[in-house]
Amino acid sequence: TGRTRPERLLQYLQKNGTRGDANNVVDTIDRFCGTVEWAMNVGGEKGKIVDKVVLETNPGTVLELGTYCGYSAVRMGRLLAPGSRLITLEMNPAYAKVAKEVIAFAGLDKQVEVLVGSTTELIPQLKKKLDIDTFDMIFLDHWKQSYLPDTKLLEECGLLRKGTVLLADNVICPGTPDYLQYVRSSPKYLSQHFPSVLEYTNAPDGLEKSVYLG
Ligand SMILES: O=C(NCCCOCn1ccc2cnccc21)c1cc(-c2ccc(F)cc2)cc(O)c1O
Ligand SMILES: [Mg+2]
Repeated sequence: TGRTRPERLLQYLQKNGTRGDANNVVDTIDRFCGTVEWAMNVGGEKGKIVDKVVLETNPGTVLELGTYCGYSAVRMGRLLAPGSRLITLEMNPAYAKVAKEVIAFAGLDKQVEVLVGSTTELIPQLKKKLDIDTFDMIFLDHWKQSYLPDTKLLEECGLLRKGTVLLADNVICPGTPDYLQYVRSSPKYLSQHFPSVLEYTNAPDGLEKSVYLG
């Protein structure tokens, strides 16, 4: 009876999930999207690649662009060391409201903070707003045409440091051609492609991991 897909996803989680169990939250959302209703979470297949990159990077600070229902915030947050922080930006207030409830349901509301607003408005404010100088990892999952301008904005705002890992979703589907061209040709990045499939389908998609060289 939820009016929107995020609300139906949250209701399914509250009915079928285990409060305080982040692994169960990830699996329960994947089951909803695989059996009831598709939704644009990074999903289980690409999610396994995200897990690997997070575990290898072991970031103390993570910035996510594009929260949606909070699936990837929970997926990454569940792997962070105690004391680490994940900041996630969402411009749609209705999505942000659902995400905050999903994150709290998973028991990660201490590590994960949802900020409501656009990247162009929020990225320049992050140093002031948060007690964070630079980010160890960025997960890009918002408007595909915003990946490139927002990466340049992150550089300009001094939020990246030598070794910051940028991980971008959907670089094949829907696709982010200008971003890919930039990170693969710029001397400031070392890029690696991870082919996969679009969440809950067998359509080709992939993630791009790009290390900022400063
Ligand atoms: O569009 C997608 N995501 C973006 C949402 C809006 O984000 C807007 N947004 C969120 C914070 C934020 C901050 N500032 C500005 C805009 C900001 C997206 C789309 C698909 C997809 C693939 C195939 C299809 F047939 C249909 C859809 C898959 C994905 O995995 C995605 O991530
Ligand atoms: Mg995505």
